[in-house]
Amino acid sequence: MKVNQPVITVDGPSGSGKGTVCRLLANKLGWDVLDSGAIYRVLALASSHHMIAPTDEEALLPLAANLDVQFVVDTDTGNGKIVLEGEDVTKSIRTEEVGGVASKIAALPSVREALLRRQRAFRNESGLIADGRDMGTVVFPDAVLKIYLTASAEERANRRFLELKQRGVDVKIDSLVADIKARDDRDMNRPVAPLVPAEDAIVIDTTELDAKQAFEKVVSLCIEKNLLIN
Ligand SMILES: Nc1ncnc2c1ncn2[C@@H]1O[C@H](COP(=O)(O)OP(=O)(O)OP(=O)(O)O)[C@@H](O)[C@H]1O
Ligand SMILES: Nc1ccn([C@H]2C[C@H](O)[C@@H](COP(=O)(O)O)O2)c(=O)n1
Repeated sequence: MKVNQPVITVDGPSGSGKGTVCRLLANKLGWDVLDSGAIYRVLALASSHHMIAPTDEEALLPLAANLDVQFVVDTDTGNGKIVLEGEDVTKSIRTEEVGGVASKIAALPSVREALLRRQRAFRNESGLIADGRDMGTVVFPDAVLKIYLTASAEERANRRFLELKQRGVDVKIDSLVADIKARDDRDMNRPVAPLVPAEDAIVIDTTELDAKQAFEKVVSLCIEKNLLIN
């Protein structure tokens, strides 16, 4: 019988620092990362390529079930690369607009169901760190450690503002706060797999923590669970 490899789940709202913590932890543990948000973003981009509305569940279901996406390593840079229908979409899925469409599509129950197996297939030879909204509640309920990262909407919007400014994107902080609150509302209040901490998740509020401090908290939880030696 195949033994399931250990999974650590990191769920939480947009900008809470999930991706940052997951990358650092994967490096420390030598485990793989599942960026489940990237899968929803790729589907959002594919839907716009195919001119399918984010509410058209009937048309989105076959697109989700047969999504032609590969997560590969770029041989030139050694970094991860996401290829949709033969096109490198690593950067283009990261816009606020694509994130918003992904959140709308993610509210559709049949779409979520169609993406479940693809997400679980990331559980491979090494351990897995799974980043998302329903990793601990739905996708990997047997995870050895479940973390729920959060922070105030204002702090998360400010982080996004700094990130976009660094990329040369001009945005207003007020509109980022409004977008983040709208996304939270959709992700937390959908009927299927809403964003909530799993009953056995450990909640870390990072509002007053920098990325290094948040990571250190997660590392100490891994040590407590014997996933890491001090
Ligand atoms: N604790 C922190 N304090 C300040 N900035 C942080 C912290 N954690 C992450 N950041 C920065 O905030 C931004 C968002 O972080 P990150 O992408 O890790 O969040 P996320 O939860 O994965 O967001 P999303 O769900 O939208 O992908 C990044 O620019 C990152 O460098
Ligand atoms: N497990 C997941 C991951 C993501 N989503 C949806 C909801 C998010 O707003 C959107 C984009 O995710 P991000 O890349 O910002 O983490 O995708 C979800 O419903 N479930």
